[in-house]
Order: sequence, then C-alpha cells, then structure tokens
Amino acid sequence: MNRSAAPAALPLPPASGGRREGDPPGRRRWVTIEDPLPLESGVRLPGVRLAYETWGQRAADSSNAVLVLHALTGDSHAAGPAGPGHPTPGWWDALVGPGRALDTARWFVVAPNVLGGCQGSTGPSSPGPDGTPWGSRFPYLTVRDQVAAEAALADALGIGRWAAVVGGSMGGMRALEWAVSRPERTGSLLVLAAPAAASAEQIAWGSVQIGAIRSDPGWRGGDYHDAPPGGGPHRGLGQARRIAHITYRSEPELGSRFGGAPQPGEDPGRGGRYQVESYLDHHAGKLVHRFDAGSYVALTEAMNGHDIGRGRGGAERALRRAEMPALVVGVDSDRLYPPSQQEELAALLPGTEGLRLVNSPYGHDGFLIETGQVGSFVRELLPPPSPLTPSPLLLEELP
Ligand SMILES: CC(=O)SCCNC(=O)CCNC(=O)[C@H](O)C(C)(C)COP(=O)(O)OP(=O)(O)OC[C@H]1O[C@@H](n2cnc3c(N)ncnc32)[C@H](O)[C@@H]1OP(=O)(O)O
Ligand SMILES: N[C@@H](CCO)C(=O)O
Repeated sequence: MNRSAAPAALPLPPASGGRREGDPPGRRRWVTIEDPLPLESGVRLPGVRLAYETWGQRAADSSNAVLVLHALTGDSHAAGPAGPGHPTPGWWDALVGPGRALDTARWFVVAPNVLGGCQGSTGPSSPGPDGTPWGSRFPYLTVRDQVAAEAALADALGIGRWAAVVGGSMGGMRALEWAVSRPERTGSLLVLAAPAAASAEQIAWGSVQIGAIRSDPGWRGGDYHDAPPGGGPHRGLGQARRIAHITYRSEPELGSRFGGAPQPGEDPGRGGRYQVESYLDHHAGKLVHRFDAGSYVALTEAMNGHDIGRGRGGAERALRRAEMPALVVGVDSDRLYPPSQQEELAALLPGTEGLRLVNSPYGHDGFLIETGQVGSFVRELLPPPSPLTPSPLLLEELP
C-alpha cells in the first residue's frame, strides 16, 4: 500500500492560515492602540490592534484581574467551547471557569492574542498602513515589544495592576517580562515551562523551523498573503510544525504510543508512513489551516531573542526586580525547555521557593495537558477565598 491510501487531505488552506477580517468574531473584542508602538528595534509600529477575551466580572478597582498568556500557536480563546470564530475549544478550558482553578466567580480573566499573531491581533498577515498585508515589511519583534502591547491593552481596559500574570512556554516568557519590566503591575507570577533566556539549542530548533518556512517557494520573501488558496508556504509551515511537535512530546511517549509501527493500511517499505509520521502529518495539516506562516516566523524569532537580562546587567540582576510572590513550574519530561533551566530561573527569582514540577509523560505539552496539576499550582498562587469571607467585589461593566 502506498501513500495514496492515506486519508484524503483537507481542502487547500488559504494562503495565510490565520483568521482574517470578516471572520466571525466569537466572543473576542479588540483594542486599537492609538499611538504607534515604539519597538525595541527603534521602529514605531502604527495601528496596533490586540484581540482579547475575558471571563468573569471585574471588580470596580480591577483588583481581581488575572492575565493569561498563550504559547506560540495559541490564541485569546483560553476557555469556552468551540463555536463561531473559535474552531477549537479553549486551550485551558479545564482551568478557567466557575469553580475551576481560575474561578471566574472570583477572578476576572483576560487573555489577549499576542502581538505578531494571526488570531485577531496585528501581525504579518494584517493590513499595513497602505491597506495591503504587512508581509515582509512587518518589523522584527521581541518579547518585550509583545509585553509593551499587552501593557497598552491593560491601560485601555483600565487595569493598573494584575492580581497575577500567568503563562506557559512563549506565554511564560511574556509573564516573566511583565514581572521584570513592570513589577508594580504584576501582583504575582506563574511561569510554566519557560526559561530566563533562550538557550543555543532552543534557538537552533527555532531557526530550523524558520528555515523550513523560508525555503518553501510559496514563502515569496514573506509576501504571499494575496496568493490563491494553497499558494502560501504551507509545506514549509507544516514541516516547521512537525519538527516543533517532536520537541513538544517526550521520546518515551512517542515510543510507547507508536513504536516502529506502520500507519494502518500503509507500508513504509512501499512509500507508506509509520504511525508517528502520520501523527506528525496530522498536526502539520491542522496547523496550516489555522495559522499564518509569517506569524510563525515572527513569533519564533521573538522567542529566539528572549533574554530577560539583555541590556539589564544580566538575568541575575534583572530578576531581582521581580519581588512579587512567584511560582516557577517545569514539566519533568520537557526536553525543549528542560527543568534544569527553570531551576536556575527559580533560584534567581526572589519570590519563589524553588522549582515546582508537573509530572507528566508528555513532555513540553504537559503544561497544556496536565490541567489538574497546573490547576493546583494556580490555586496555590491565587487561593480561593474562605467561604466565610464576604465577596469583596463591586462589579461594573467592561468599557
Ligand atoms: C497555549 C497554546 O499553546 S494553545 C495551542 C495549543 N494547541 C495546540 O498546540 C494544537 C496542537 N495540538 C497539540 O499540541 C496537542 O494535541 C495538545 C497539547 C493540544 C493536546 O495533546 P493530546 O491530547 O496529547 O493530543 P495528541 O497530540 O495526542 O493529538 C491527538 C490527535 O492526533 C491524532 N492522531 C493520533 N495518532 C495519529 C496517527 N497515527 N495518524 C494521524 N493522526 C493521529 C488524533 O486523531 C487526534 O486528532 P484530533 O486532535 O484532530 O482529534
Ligand atoms: N503546543 C504548543 C507548544 C508550544 O508551547 C503550541 O503550539 O503553542
């Protein structure tokens, strides 16, 4: 049996797989930042728009506001079912809601889509000043720029200080940046599966993924957004996702799950696939339908440049500023962001008592999958009120 026996491919994705103007908004809202956003590079980015979603009700003084920050291919839909504008359920649905770790009866949860992304916030697939997609003209972004945009969103919502900033992976990098650059606005901190600075190996993984996208002829130097369906750099983006997804899982998990078995109905000796290949193809195929390659490059570049100590006298000195209560949590089987890196981070953060671990066979993706364990860390950081405590909340409508 050969590859033609594999399930039929999905219809061709649009050139840019992110959500575009005119797509159903679901429960998302937007804030447009009035002034051009000054970037670390010195460039000023005009017309920045951030998409966000909220759950729960805000206290009049915003003291119950919690910022939840997503990872590389996440979005503002942290919780809630799939529906219009949201093809998948929330990526932390088990954690956000009434009675859950981020109990929306108490906390006002805000989840923005990252600057540079493709799920409603400004990124390479968004219209530039001339109305055509930014494409190759989109400026180089850093994690600090992303947090500057999130701070502008907080300003627009009238939230001066978050009760907690919580994030995993790229979201953890941004949470850490909030704590160091804006400690007075970060009441407490939860960093999951993220380092103080990208390591050589993490940069290497990121750079081969960027290379896979840029070497696709459909990339066209980054200016492919007006190409017909199927004309974007989908092969390159798919290959980037395959590479990345291996790093998101653990070797024992892949081994016990797939071993060397062929995909049912296929023969690897005759052009067919192993099960693990089919699994990676599946994840690649799903991503190219929902994500923009230009965003993938911009966000991976930002993660590669992540270094909390850059220009701040090094990580040790920078992290001293972040005195708020903090939890640093790693996944014991994470080979992409190994716990040893987070142990160093935990040792340098004044508000922590050492690294905490999620026990998981799944590797890096454990921060998304092990919601029971992650939830108990969230509860530790943000304990529920005693039943005898009267509700402190004075509720008001969102602007
Ligand atoms: C904060 C954020 O990062 S938001 C972004 C989070 N979401 C993503 O990253 C989407 C990509 N998915 C993932 O990374 C992971 O699937 C997670 C972390 C979300 C969930 O992990 P798990 O529950 O362990 O799912 P797993 O990786 O096993 O994938 C299951 C899928 O593989 C498919 N699959 C399993 N074996 C095979 C195979 N041999 N061939 C083809 N497909 C296969 C399943 O049918 C299932 O498909 P579906 O998701 O379309 O229903
Ligand atoms: N599955 C996660 C892994 C990166 O942390 C994502 O795609 O965002």
